[in-house]
Amino acid sequence: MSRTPVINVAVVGVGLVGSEFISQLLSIQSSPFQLVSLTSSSRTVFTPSSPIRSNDSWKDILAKSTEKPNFEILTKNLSSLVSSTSRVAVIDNTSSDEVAGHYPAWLEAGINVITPNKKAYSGELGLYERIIRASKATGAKFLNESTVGAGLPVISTLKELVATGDKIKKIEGVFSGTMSYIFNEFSTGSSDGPSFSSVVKVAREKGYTEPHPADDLNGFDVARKLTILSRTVSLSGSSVTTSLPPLQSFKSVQTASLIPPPLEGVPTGDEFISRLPEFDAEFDEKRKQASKNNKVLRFVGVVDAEKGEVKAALEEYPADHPFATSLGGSDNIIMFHTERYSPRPLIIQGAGAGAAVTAMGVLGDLLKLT
Ligand SMILES: NC(=O)C1=CN([C@@H]2O[C@H](COP(=O)(O)OP(=O)(O)OC[C@H]3O[C@@H](n4cnc5c(N)ncnc54)[C@H](OP(=O)(O)O)[C@@H]3O)[C@@H](O)[C@H]2O)C=CC1
Ligand SMILES: N[C@@H](CC=O)C(=O)O
Ligand code: NA
Repeated sequence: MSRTPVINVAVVGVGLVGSEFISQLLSIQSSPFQLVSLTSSSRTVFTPSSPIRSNDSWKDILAKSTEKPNFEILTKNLSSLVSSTSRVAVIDNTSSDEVAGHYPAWLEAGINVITPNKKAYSGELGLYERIIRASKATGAKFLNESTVGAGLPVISTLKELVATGDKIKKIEGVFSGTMSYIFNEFSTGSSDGPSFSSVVKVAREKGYTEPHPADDLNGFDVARKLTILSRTVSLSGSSVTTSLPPLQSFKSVQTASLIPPPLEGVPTGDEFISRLPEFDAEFDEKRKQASKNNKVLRFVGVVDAEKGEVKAALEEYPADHPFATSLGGSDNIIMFHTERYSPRPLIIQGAGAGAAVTAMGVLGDLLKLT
């Protein structure tokens, strides 16, 4: 009788999402997964002979390790576990470019890569192409559902639309949990309300923002998500034609930043948050102007496959538009306008940031390996 292969899991990055992922992973009953390695930015453990089973002990185990992270050694160690009865998945829960740079090597070694980290899929096109080539060569999977809309089924839906021959016309929506929360709270249609900086501070405390909130407010996080969606269409290998160019990187997206120029390049998130109140009056003025037009402010992204255009900007929407009426908290809303879903789009909506929903999307990808 053939045995179900064990899937050895190595977690890199044990912050907000990483810790929650471990907790969800270790709660699975009769699990096919073995947690064999943990890596933080300062320590690592590799323990295949005694996999980590308890949510109470992993922090201690990692804290007691004297091993420093070394991705070449980790790759060798994990490669040694790949066999016909044992598979391996690296879960990258960092936002690190360095870690993302290792995906091709992992995939070439037959190691599956699962991540909410947007860096590899929205960075230089060359890295993305190496990832696709390596995955095709070995059959190891790269899965990235939580890179767009956190746990919402955005990437899987788009892949299925494309794979079944639908033609994507336009994808538009609110793609940032942070921006959604900020403008749902800040711009309700009224001409006044809480200060912009106070709302950003709370978004950070709720765990919606990137490690540095400027990475959300400069629009780059949305630009990265739009790049991932655009590439999922343009590089899918589908026979359905699209005018979308394969974007060279997220920097090719037309993006309107919300960072006040004097705060460009502020090195830490803490300093950024402490200086943001200096610019509250400017944001207050934008809110007043929108309210005068009976509109609200929303930060939206568009991938227009017919015009070949990808852009992200703060826009005014009428107070009765779905972007104004149906969003709350960190909700994302994503509308797919396709040949089949026309004239009414396919709409996906729900929490688009936060540890629990993001980790769920990551674990959902891992379960796809079984
Ligand atoms: N939070 C959310 O709602 C969502 C997050 N994501 C993505 O999930 C990822 C994680 O986000 P989140 O958990 O919120 O961020 P955190 O900052 O809480 O966690 C990131 C962790 O990665 C660690 N890290 C950084 N570099 C390395 C490295 N080279 N090796 C090992 N560990 C490293 C950091 O360690 P240290 O602190 O020691 O530097 C930190 O603990 C990001 O890519 C983010 O974009 C996606 C969707 C939603
Ligand atoms: N900072 C991001 C987190 C998810 O990608 C967001 O706010 O959407
Ligand atoms: Na998703």
